[in-house]
This record gives sequence, C-alpha cells and structure tokens, in this order.
Amino acid sequence: MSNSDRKQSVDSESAVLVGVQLPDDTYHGEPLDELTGLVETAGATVVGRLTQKRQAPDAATYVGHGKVDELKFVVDATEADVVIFDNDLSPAQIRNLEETLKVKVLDRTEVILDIFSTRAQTHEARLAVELAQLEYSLPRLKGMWKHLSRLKMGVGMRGPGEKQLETDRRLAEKRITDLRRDLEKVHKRKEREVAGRRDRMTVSLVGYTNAGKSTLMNALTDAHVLAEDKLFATLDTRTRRWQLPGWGPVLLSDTVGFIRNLPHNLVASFKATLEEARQADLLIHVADASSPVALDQIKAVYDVLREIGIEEKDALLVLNKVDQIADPASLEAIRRLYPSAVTISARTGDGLPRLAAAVSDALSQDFLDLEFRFGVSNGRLLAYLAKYGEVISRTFDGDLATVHCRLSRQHLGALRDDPEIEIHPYVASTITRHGADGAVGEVA
Ligand SMILES: Nc1nc2c(ncn2[C@@H]2O[C@H](COP(=O)(O)OP(=O)(O)OP(=O)(O)O)[C@@H](O)[C@H]2O)c(=O)[nH]1
Ligand SMILES: [Mg+2]
Repeated sequence: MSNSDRKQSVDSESAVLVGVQLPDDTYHGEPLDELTGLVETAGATVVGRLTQKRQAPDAATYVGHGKVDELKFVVDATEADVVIFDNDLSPAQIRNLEETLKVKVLDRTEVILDIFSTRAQTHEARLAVELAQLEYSLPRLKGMWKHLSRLKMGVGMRGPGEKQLETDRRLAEKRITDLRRDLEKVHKRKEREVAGRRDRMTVSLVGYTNAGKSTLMNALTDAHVLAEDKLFATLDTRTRRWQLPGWGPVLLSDTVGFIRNLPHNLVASFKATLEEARQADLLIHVADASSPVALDQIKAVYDVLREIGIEEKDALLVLNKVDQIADPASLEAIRRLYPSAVTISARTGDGLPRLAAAVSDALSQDFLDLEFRFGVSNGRLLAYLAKYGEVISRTFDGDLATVHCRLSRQHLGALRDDPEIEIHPYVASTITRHGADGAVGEVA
C-alpha cells in the first residue's frame, strides 16, 4: 500500500465510538464529545456512538457481553471500519474485541498518537512522537504482529505504527534506545539554548488544546503561526518578540496543547518542548472560557503542569473566547473559582491591554536573588544596588566588593543598559543568581 492510498483510506474510514463511565470519572462533559473531535481531527468519520456506565471494566472485553453484541450490531449496520474506545484497553481486550467485531479496535491514546504523528513538523517533534508510539505499542504488540497485519491499515497505524508491523520486536527495542538517546541530545541542547536567553524575560503560553494559544500569540506579536479549529494544531514551540507595553520587549513562546489524560509517554517525550515552558519567567495559561467543560480543562492543564514541576500559582490564568460566551453565568462561575484570572478575546482583541498590564505587573514583582562581585572603586554600581536593590549583605575583601541583594529583573535589565554604570570593571565582575536550591549559575 502506498502512502497516498493509506491517507485516502483514513479519510474515508468510518468509526464507531465507545465510552465507558466508571465511578471515579469526574469529567462533567458529554462523554464522547472530545473523542469525536479527536477522531475527526485524525481524518475519520464518526458513524455511531455507544456509552455505558459500569462499576469496573470487564476483564475480557472492557464493556459487558450485552454491549459487545450491541456494538457488533452497530458495526455491521454502519459498515464501520474501526471501533474506538475512549478508555485505555489492554492488549488482550483489543484482541478479544477484534476477534468478535472483525474490525480494528483502537483506544483514545492511539488516536492522539496518530494525530501527533501526522502533525509533527520539526525533527524533535518527530522523534518524540515516534518514541511515544513505539513505547505505547510495543508491549501490546508482542505476539500480535500477525493478528494485526490481517487487519486494515488506517487511523492509529500510520507513520511509525505500520513500520513496526514489518520489523521485529528487537529492532523496535533498538530503535527506542536510539530515539531516547537522540531526544536526550535535543533536550540538552534546548536547555543550553533556553539558559542562554536567561537575561531576557520569557513568557510561555500554555493551555488545553484549541484554547486559542496560537491566536493569542498572533494577536500579540507578528508571529503568523498556524491557528485553526482543530485539536493539536501546534506541536512545535515558536518564540517571538512581544513588545510589552509599559515594560519593553519580552520573548513569547507558543507551545503544544494539553489534553485530559494526556498519554504519559507523550508528556515524557515532549519534555524538551515543554522545557521552554518550565524555564519561562511567567506562564500564561490560556483557557477556553466558552467551553462547557472549561473547568475540567483548566484542571487538566494544572495536572500536566504539576507533572513537569510547575505550580498552579506560577501561571497567570487567562479566560479566552469571551466573545462567544452565551451564558454570562457560566463565566461568573469560573471567575468565582479563579478571581484573579484575566478575561480576553484573542479574536476581537478585547482585554488585551488588561492582559499586558497583568503580565507587566507579574514580571515586575519578580525579584532575583543576586550576588555581585566587583572592584570597590565602582562606586556607581554600589550606589545603584543600594538605591534599587534590597541589600542582604556587603563584604569587602581588599579591592573586591561582594554584594548580595535582591533586585527586580527590570532593574537588572536597566542596570545592564545604563552606559554610566560599569559592571565589568577592573576586577572580574560576576552576578550569580540564587535559586531556591542555592546558586544556579552566572547571569553576567
Ligand atoms: N470566538 C473566538 N474564537 C477563538 C478565540 N481565540 C481562538 N479562537 C478560535 O479557536 C480555535 C483554536 O485556536 P488556536 O489558536 O489554534 O488554539 P491553540 O490553543 O493554539 O490550539 P492547539 O495548537 O491545537 O493546541 C481557532 O478556530 C480560533 O480561531 C477567541 O477569542 N474567540
Ligand atoms: Mg496552537
């Protein structure tokens, strides 16, 4: 089968969706709405939807026997090509269901991985997706190679997915090792790159997929990044200069969107991309306030952020798409929970000055814990630190002065730009930044 054949078969593929609600499920939305969006983004057409409430999944087929019969009936009646579960299935459950239904059976994670594999643009994103796909499917494909190759190719089988069918498990394992090593290299390089930009303020846009991050990026800068009504339109980080009113230029980054129950190995693989967010001076968490499940989405984003070591308080919440909110009460409900959130519309530009002011405020409040070493004859620098900084200690050793103080990033920037103040005088001058865990390196 050639590549173009495969793409066509996906576009014309019809899918029946299945969702099982378990007692610990706290999601408030319509059970299969999000999966429908994912499946359509992957290029298939939804021809049937079945839901069931259960106390626990059935070990053999996830849904109960009666439901399997009903599913078989729907699959036959609609001549569906694929059945897609909203829940993660075990390899045995997939096998049993495929034997009975005689069509391919996928789960939500595979659909997400499939979308990522068709959308990844950069080298890094491709590596990350291939690794996640291999890691996810390897344990489930053991002993299933023949079984799977009998089934029709399509959603979930593209990209590296189908390569696995041709290769053997050992090759796949070797590939995983290579991919991990390559990604580690990319990660290291990214860390250095990001660290190299330390003295410029960086702001990252994060948020649920389709919340409007790229649209906001375009509204604030001349980025011209792709923004569209599809899930996971953005997979690669883009950084642009944002002329922040009342502050000056900062670097603004757009990032990959998050989703509820984001496949775990995908989070790990995108670590390098998310590194941008982790190292940012400020995160703007963009939420789609017009979504009926806005609160679930906001919570899901905080969950992913915590996984990469970022606390809720470190992100500025922005409630986007206020132009399309039909019921003001729903916005009020969100605002009651997050009173400091800024409401905007990236589309109409409403609230953008308010957002700029909030970002500028947040950055100004940000003080750095610094240690300056310089020649004692540099009286201007000493005076500057005494005037604008909060001096914690001052020691003089011969003609070397060491001043430990807190200084806002804004004043550090101004200090650097001041032609009157020499911060590289006769004696080597260094500024060390103190993080929560002690000194984290030089910034000058
Ligand atoms: N009505 C309205 N629509 C918006 C607004 N902001 C974004 N959108 C629309 O929402 C859709 C998604 O926008 P994107 O900017 O691509 O969203 P994203 O967060 O970058 O999404 P991913 O990159 O897929 O994670 C697009 O169709 C936008 O036109 C807004 O303020 N109001
Ligand atoms: Mg985007």
